[in-house]
Order: sequence, then C-alpha cells, then structure tokens
Amino acid sequence: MARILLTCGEPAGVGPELAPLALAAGADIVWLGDPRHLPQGALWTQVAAPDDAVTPGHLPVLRHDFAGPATPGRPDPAHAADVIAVIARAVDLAMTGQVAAICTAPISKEALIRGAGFAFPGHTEFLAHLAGDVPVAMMLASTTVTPPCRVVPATIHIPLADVPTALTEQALEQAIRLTHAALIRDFGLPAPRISVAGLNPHAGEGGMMGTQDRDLIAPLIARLRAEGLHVTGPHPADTMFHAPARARYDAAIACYHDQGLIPIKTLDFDGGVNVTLGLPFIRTSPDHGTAFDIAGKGLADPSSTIAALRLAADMATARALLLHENILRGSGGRMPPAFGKAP
Ligand SMILES: NC(=O)c1ccc[n+]([C@@H]2O[C@H](COP(=O)([O-])OP(=O)(O)OC[C@H]3O[C@@H](n4cnc5c(N)ncnc54)[C@H](O)[C@@H]3O)[C@@H](O)[C@H]2O)c1
Ligand SMILES: N[C@H](C(=O)O)[C@H](O)COP(=O)(O)O
Repeated sequence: MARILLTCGEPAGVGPELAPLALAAGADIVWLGDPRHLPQGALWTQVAAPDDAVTPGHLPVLRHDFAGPATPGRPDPAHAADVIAVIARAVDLAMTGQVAAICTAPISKEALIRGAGFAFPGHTEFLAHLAGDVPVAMMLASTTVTPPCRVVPATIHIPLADVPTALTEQALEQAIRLTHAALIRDFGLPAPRISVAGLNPHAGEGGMMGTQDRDLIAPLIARLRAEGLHVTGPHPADTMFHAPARARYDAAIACYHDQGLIPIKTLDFDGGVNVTLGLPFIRTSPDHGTAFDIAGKGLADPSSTIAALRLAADMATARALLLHENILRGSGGRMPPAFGKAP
C-alpha cells in the first residue's frame, strides 16, 4: 500500500513534533512541510515522490518551504498561505492516487483567517471545496472505547445562535446518508444503525421545549426508515452516549458541533479521530487542535495522530477489499457511492 501523507498543519502548533513520534510508533508516512519546523534532532530525509525509499528511522519529507522558521505557540501570519498551500498539495497527491490517504495535523482557523483571509471555517469545508464542492460530513470516531463512540454533527463550524436555522432537513439528511454510506464502505458495517439526537432538551418534550424535534427531525427519520435505513430518533441527547446507549447504534448524528464532540472527546480524547466523510479520497486527523500552550515543550501526546493514521490505513484496506470483491463479482472496479441515494 502507498504511504499515508501527514501534513505539517500549523507550524507553531504541535503538528511538527507529532510526525517523528508517529514514525517511531511504526506509521508508514510521508510528511509534507518545512523541515526547519521539525523538532531539533529529528531524523529526516527529503524525498521527491511520496513512496521514495529512505533510511529506516528517517522521516520521509516532501519539502514545502515556508517564509521562515516557526516559534512554538506563536502563529505567524506570514505562514498562513503556506499552511493552506500544503493542504492543497496533499489533496492533489491524494486525488492522483500518489498517497493512500491524507492525515492532516491541526491548523489554527483564526491564524489562517487573519494571515491569509482563509475563506473556510476548517479543513472539512476546504477539503470539500478542493474535491469539487462535494457534500461532506465530519465524523469524530473513538478508537479505544467499547462500544465505540462515533458522532457526526449535522451542522459544524457555525455560531450556536445560527444552529436552529442551519439545521435543515437537507443538512440532516446529508449527514445521515453520508454516515450510512461510510459505515458500509469504510468501517465494514454492512447494515449500519444510526441514532439521531434531538436539538432541544428531552428531544423537545412533545413540542413543549422546542418544535424542531417533532416537526423536522421525526418526519425525516420516518421517511428514511420507510426507505429501509436503520435510523432512530430523535433521542434526548443527554442519554445517548453512555455505554448501554452506544451499544444500540453504530454512529450518532448530532445537531451541532459540541453536542457530538463533547461526548467523544470526553470518552476518548487520546484515541479520537476526525474523519471527513464524502470525499473521493481518505482523510483523517487527530481530534485535538494546535495546542499552542504546550507546543515545542515535548508534552504533546501522539496517540490521537497515531490512531488517525491507523484508521486511515484501515479505511484504505477496507476500500481495497470492497473494490476487489466488486471486481470478482463482475461489477467492475467501482466503489459503492459515498453518498448513497441523493436527497
Ligand atoms: N483538525 C484541526 O485542524 C483542529 C481540530 C481542533 C481544533 N483546531 C484548532 O486548534 C486551535 C486550538 O483549539 P483548542 O484550544 O480548542 O483545542 P486544542 O485541542 O488545541 O487544546 C485543548 C487542550 O488540549 C490539550 N491538548 C491538545 N492536543 C494535545 C496533545 N496531543 N497532547 C496533549 N495535550 C493536548 C491542549 O494543551 C489544551 O490544553 C484552534 O485554532 C482550533 O481551531 C484545529
Ligand atoms: N471541529 C473539529 C474539532 O473540534 O475537533 C476541528 O475543528 C476540526 O475541524 P477540521 O478538521 O474541519 O479542521
């Protein structure tokens, strides 16, 4: 299998120091970034192509020169354009099949907006754009807890006050369908079970505490169930994430970012992985951010990055097996769609 490309992310964050740690843990990676940003003493070798051989123990580096060195904990606006360019180059390598998957180190959305007028609220939306404005969803998946905790918020990087307006039938349906398709093709679950959280306390308490649960979410779920999808809800969100509740589903759809991300990051901060669903290539990421408060101090825990790289490799294997089975069945080298039936 081709290597997984790990981007440098924000050079003043913990991204650069996590790459040698992931390599030491056995990950087969190629790093895209400026080697001046790697920790002192890191062993690396510049490569011209992602799969070029290097001395064992050396980090293969696809070089992308930034304006200068980085100071841990202090993002430099002069680096913003290069952080963005690295992501775009990674996508190009993934779209052309030169790497098996991409794993992105964290970026500071604020630094990119201030330094380069970045027009996207995060990787997720930028990657969707680079891939041709495809519909995507953001999944956060645990890797070390049982039953697993997988959550997909139907609205992502928007102010809380905007959630009720953004939570449309189309947004919810897109999140559900992308999740359903990804559980089948990337997680090896042929008959996925999906639970949908309500927006309001107690899933609206019959309309007494908000009407979206009753008027928007419930009818959508009824329609999808009639189509044969195993979807339930809307469930009160506060009782969806303890272990017996998680045993009843394979992924939860949340109505907004923190409703879904607080449980997963509480249950499995070290093993949590961010996966973008719907892209024509595989993208994972650690669940944490730039951690400016500890950057450069040797305190960053690489577990989530290692988990993200492992999950990316597992997803690549799952897709290769599916493709192989499809070829054997005579249905050609086609992957099942990322989206299922269009809404
Ligand atoms: N995938 C991404 O690009 C991504 C994800 C989340 C947050 N962010 C960005 O990161 C920036 C900071 O966000 P935040 O402060 O909300 O979250 P954060 O995850 O950076 O930090 C939260 C806390 O967790 C700790 N932490 C984070 N990663 C750690 C690690 N590997 N080992 C040990 N401790 C770790 C930090 O020290 C901090 O105390 C923001 O600009 C945000 O947009 C980016
Ligand atoms: N919402 C994510 C989180 O809090 O973990 C994070 O900001 C990542 O977003 P992107 O992968 O879209 O950058």
